[in-house]
Amino acid sequence: MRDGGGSVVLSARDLHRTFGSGPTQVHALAGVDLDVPAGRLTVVRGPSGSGKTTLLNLLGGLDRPSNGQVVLDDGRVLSELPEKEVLAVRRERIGYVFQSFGLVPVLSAEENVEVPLRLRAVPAGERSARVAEALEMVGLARHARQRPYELSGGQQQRVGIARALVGAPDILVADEPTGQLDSDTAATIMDLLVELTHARGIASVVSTHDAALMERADQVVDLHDGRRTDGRPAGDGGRAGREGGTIGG
Ligand SMILES: Nc1ncnc2c1ncn2[C@@H]1O[C@H](COP(=O)(O)OP(=O)(O)OP(=O)(O)O)[C@@H](O)[C@H]1O
Repeated sequence: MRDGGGSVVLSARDLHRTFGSGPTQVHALAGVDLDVPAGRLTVVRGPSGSGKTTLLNLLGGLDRPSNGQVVLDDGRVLSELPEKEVLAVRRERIGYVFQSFGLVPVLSAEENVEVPLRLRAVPAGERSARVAEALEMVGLARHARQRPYELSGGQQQRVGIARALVGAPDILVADEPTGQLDSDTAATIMDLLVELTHARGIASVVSTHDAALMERADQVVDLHDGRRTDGRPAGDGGRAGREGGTIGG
């Protein structure tokens, strides 16, 4: 069984990320500390350009910091591992959900969900069972054969979530997963993410602009100009949260 009790799975330590050099240099992150606990939904919010995507890319091993570290619960420093090891961690431990869904248009829902399992060379029989289970989990079992253009935006994002979770990752990184959805559909997708995060003990980190989605978070991180402004000291094990300072779930 997974640890659903809030132990820290991923930590950011004094993360800095600068882009460019000289007068055009941008400090996208300027010293961010963050603990991402198992079985909890951490929401990163902040205005456009505050560094949300930069932070999520670093946490998900898609980019490397200029300074500071991303540390895994097994003690390895993700941000300093050789590329091959980073790829292995990404494949085995991390699921990704994207704002624009990122589905392959010529593939059906089930074929899209199958992609990460093919990359891991999972045998065909096991693949189809796991794909069916993942589509069932997001309520799309009846739509398995449909292509993305035959699905609504909310359904496409459900396929995106099924694809992210089909490999049973223990970390989920979702950058503005509801950014292209109307507010009712966005709320349903956030509910699904919260439910799966809690039920499966996943350490989830989600960015959003949408204030209405904050109430679903177990921990809210405010970013402004690449710094945290939620007044939380580093290294408290993710216990601090939204206004009340508690973590739910
Ligand atoms: N590859 C890059 N090259 C140069 N500057 C970059 C790059 N990526 C991000 N930036 C800059 O870093 C800052 C933070 O960008 P980031 O995309 O992380 O913000 P964000 O909070 O995700 O914004 P949004 O809500 O608009 O997606 C911005 O000033 C952005 O222009």
